Amino acid sequence: MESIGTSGLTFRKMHGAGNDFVVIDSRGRGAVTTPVLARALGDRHRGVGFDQLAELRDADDADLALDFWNSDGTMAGACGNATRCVAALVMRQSGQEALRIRTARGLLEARLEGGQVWVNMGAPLTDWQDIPLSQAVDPLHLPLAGDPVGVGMGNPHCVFFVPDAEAVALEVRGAEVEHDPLFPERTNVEFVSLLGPDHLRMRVWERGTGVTLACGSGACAAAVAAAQRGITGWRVRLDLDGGTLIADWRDDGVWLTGPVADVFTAQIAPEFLEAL
Ligand SMILES: N[C@H](CCC[C@H](N)C(=O)O)C(=O)O
Repeated sequence: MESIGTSGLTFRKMHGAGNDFVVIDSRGRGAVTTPVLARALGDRHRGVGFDQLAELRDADDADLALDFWNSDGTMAGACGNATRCVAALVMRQSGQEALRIRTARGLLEARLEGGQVWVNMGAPLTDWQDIPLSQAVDPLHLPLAGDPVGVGMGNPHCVFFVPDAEAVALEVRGAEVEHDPLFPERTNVEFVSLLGPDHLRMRVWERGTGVTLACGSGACAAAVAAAQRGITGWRVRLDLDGGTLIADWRDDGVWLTGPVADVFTAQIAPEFLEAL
């Protein structure tokens, strides 16, 4: 990791509804994250630990660019909660109330409204090729036990509607579905039950990470699936293990908001980086 030099690597720890992130600001220099660094920092015993690592970069056509890494060293095309956290941070630093953020999923817009940061996660991808699925099947009724819905939010999601999300063996079912051959790029897996009108309970298994306390793109996917199935309207409240998110499917995309927290800033020791 010579590009970082001998001074170590500064990072910030943030979370959105308990979905936790290492945030590295590489604006003004080159990106530093590699699969090896992501896996090493993602180790909760020997590194820092995170659900995703988010790295900020300069962008020509946006206020910033953002890359997302899972703790297994793979990249994610979208991460709603990290996008919310970073948008809140950059708004606080710069005083801006609107941002354009370049991600693998496209250009995302973030807005400060009534003290809350909202992010437009883009239009859902509902064609089987775009989710992506490995076969031409109807994403609204995937051919898997439990009749789930497939939704792309720049990353794949498989949403199961169940009578009681608490009763699901999340670690077993999540891992099985993540690796089902129907998903050529694996998938994130959500188990969702209806608590009341436009009010959902959701538990999530994330591709490349495992059980997490919340997943923003998963919340958007669940809201889209619930609206498509006629279970809810377009705007829903989702109670996750780590807090409550709101997803609002509008004409221009699925908007997401919820709590964000800035926890601490610290430095990775040079010796740790040299040993990678
Ligand atoms: N926590 C993230 C999603 C991570 C998705 C990642 N596990 C993937 O490989 O797609 C969120 O708030 O949207």
